[in-house]
Amino acid sequence: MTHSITIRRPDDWHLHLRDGAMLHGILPETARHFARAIVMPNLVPPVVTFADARAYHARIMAALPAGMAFEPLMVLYLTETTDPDDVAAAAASGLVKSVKLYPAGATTNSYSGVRDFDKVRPVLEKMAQIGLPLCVHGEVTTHEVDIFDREAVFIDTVLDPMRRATPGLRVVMEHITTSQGVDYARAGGPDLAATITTHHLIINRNHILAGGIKPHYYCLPVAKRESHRLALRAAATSGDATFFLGTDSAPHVDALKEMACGCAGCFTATNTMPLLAHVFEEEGALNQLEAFASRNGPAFYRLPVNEGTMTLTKGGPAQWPEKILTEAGPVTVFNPGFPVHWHVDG
Ligand SMILES: NC(=O)N[C@@H](CC(=O)O)C(=O)O
Ligand SMILES: [Zn+2]
Ligand SMILES: [Zn+2]
Repeated sequence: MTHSITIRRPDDWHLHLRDGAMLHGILPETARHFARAIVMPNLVPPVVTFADARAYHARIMAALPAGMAFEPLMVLYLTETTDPDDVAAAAASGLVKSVKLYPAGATTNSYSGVRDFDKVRPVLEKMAQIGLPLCVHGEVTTHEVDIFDREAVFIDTVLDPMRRATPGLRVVMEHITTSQGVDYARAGGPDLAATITTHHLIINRNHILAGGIKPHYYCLPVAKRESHRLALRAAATSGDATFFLGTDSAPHVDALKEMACGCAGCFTATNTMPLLAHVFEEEGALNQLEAFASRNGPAFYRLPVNEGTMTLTKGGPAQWPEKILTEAGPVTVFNPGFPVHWHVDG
């Protein structure tokens, strides 16, 4: 049976676009389907100041192929020397939509992140005052904490104390991977939201480790056991406005994934929408896809829903390139490991 679904055009509330040749190679993969994206600032060097964000925004717009419409929503990378007034000016301009907190050492290019949370208190207080969301990579970095526990421990030991100390601070828990993340986000009231990636709805830790190590399934936070994947699916498909799509599509060239110490990141920009339609249909929740991909994100960020629409149709086997060939090198597209029959029309 062929059927189709039409939703408002979606946005991606957590995306890595990189820079230079990689940016040029992968930007069309996102711009083809998504109207807007929260663009992560973990470049080398990171996007720290309003001036950095303006310059990066200009590079993204210059890389956008003619005829494609796409609005990058810029993010500042929080450091211990971030100036609260610079953040306020960036927010007032409308170009910058959030500030990103990376605990130092937690993930790719996070070395300039935060070690001493007291040092960023004035910035967090300014953000609470002006209503600018803080996007958080929620993992502790302590080596004693097991990598599969780092999200849950972060919630208890860092996120919850930080939120209590900063009333009114609006927070997005990025790429949650655990039932603890789901539960904490759901109970957090209107100032707390969470993004969920495409791949964490599809893989659990067995996909990475059983039957041989699969570097293209390795990302941070690392996928957890099956019960957590099911909790993420229930949250994403519930319609609850707390949860929305942030693909965390994070390209690395194959040479840097397929090596003895491979980079973290799954590249899902190309096939996220067909994969989500598949997942939502499996959960009997196609009617909630629009909330997750197109409505809940703008509502939290206090932005209008997109004007345009996207139609997805179920038909023959969906096809996408195995790799995107960029001038920086090939980037492998996330392979869900099962056939998909949903297509984005047009
Ligand atoms: N998710 C990842 O595994 N990697 C991201 C960084 C991040 O979002 O933590 C990247 O920039 O490559
Ligand atoms: Zn992250
Ligand atoms: Zn990310």
